[in-house]
Amino acid sequence: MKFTDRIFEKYQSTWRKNHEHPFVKELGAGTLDSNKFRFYMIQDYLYLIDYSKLFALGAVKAPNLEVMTVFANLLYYTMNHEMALHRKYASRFGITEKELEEAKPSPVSLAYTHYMLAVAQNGSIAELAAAHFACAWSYWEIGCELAKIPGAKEHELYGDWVKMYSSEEFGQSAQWNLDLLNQLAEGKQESELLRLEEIFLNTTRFEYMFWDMAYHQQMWPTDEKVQL
Ligand SMILES: Cc1ncc(CO)c(N)n1
Repeated sequence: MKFTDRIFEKYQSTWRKNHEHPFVKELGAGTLDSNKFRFYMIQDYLYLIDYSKLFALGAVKAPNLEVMTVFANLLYYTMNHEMALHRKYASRFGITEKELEEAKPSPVSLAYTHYMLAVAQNGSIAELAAAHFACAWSYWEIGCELAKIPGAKEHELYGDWVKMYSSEEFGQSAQWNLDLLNQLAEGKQESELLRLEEIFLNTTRFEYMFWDMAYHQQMWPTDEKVQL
């Protein structure tokens, strides 16, 4: 059994919670408050900067050129294609690239990216792959699910988001993530597989918290409500 089949079976209900979050539902229906989306887009840009660093670390830790190439491709794709979507949205919202890059992460963004990067720094290459798998695959599934909703891809504001995450190119990058994790998990002892499962579960939970953070535009509870 492939490692990814095993984790999907085991954590199905936590996994599906992401698809059911009101942010995702309203994004698909086109009814999402644009301020929530704007908040999300800024935080997600910051998230993707750290996510790219994870791929860079993957290239450093790669056991061979084949795996190194996959990480280099993921790094390239994220920085040049996925983040271009955010830059385009930012300009629609009147936010400059500099403002976007210099925005401050919310507590949940910070916790999520720091968790991923700590796993990437301290863990094995398989643990690193387990840390980014949920992110990529979850967006791919959500993108495809939303793309089936009539009119979702044509929505004036959210259409580009739906098109990006249901696109063939994004699907290919998600597939690289999945194949890589299965390849790196192969032949591992049960104790190591359980550690990979735990990382998958934690990042799946963080994905939910990220939607929730954006939906409630949650910054530090001790600060005044200021937003870029
Ligand atoms: C929080 C988050 N997870 C996953 C992705 C997909 O790359 C993204 N853009 N943002």
